[in-house]
Amino acid sequence: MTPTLTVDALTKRYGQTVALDSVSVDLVPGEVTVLVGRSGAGKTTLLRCVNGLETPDEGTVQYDGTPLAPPDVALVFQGGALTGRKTALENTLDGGLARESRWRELFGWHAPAEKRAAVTRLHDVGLAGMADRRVRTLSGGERQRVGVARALHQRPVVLLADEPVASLDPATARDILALLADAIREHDLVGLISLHQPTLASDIADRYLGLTDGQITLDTSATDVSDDDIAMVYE
Ligand SMILES: Nc1ncnc2c1ncn2[C@@H]1O[C@H](COP(=O)(O)OP(=O)(O)OP(=O)(O)O)[C@@H](O)[C@H]1O
Repeated sequence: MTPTLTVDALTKRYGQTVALDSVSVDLVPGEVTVLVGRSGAGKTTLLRCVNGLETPDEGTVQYDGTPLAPPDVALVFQGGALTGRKTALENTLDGGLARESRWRELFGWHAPAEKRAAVTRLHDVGLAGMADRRVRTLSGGERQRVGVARALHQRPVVLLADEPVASLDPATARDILALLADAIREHDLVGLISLHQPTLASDIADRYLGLTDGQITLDTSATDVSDDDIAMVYE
């Protein structure tokens, strides 16, 4: 049977604010789901609850019937959240730290096979020959490519992205989204990408999930969704 990421009755409150209100959804590997919704609808909170950065007040997140371990979920942020003084290779290697032995993690030493794998990942995201470049010297698009390489080097089963292209020009944004979508399909990951610009979503989405005031108000395959369906989420 296909493993499923099961989000079940997830509720998250911040004081009087109900950021997520009993959200339930099943996501399957290899499918790109685009999460849309107005500012404050709960998109980031949902992603943070799935990757364990937030603890929900109620509800559960399980993959194939069991809770996820931290390395199983990778999150790509806007701007990449990388370490600027480190090289592209070092940032990529950081993605795999949780899967290396404890002393290696402590000292930041990496097994040769890990280094080879990280170089391959940089190659795969279009950064061949740039492994030794410090991230602060890279363009926004290149940084986000490193962010994707690092996320993949974590060997996740779930790949989340929170507004991954918000600060990029439209052409670069399309390239980065295509990279994420290809990675989700090629590595058979559960993929959930929140986007402010739904117009960018149509190239990559297999499915649309819409949040309004912490509740799911849209859950439709890309083949069936209409512009009106998406506009409704933003009303
Ligand atoms: N740490 C926090 N403390 C208090 N309130 C919070 C916190 N994080 C989120 N919220 C509130 O929860 C609600 C959902 O926020 P969230 O960031 O998930 O929305 P979003 O859809 O990601 O918005 P945006 O598109 O602007 O990033 C908002 O009302 C927000 O103010």
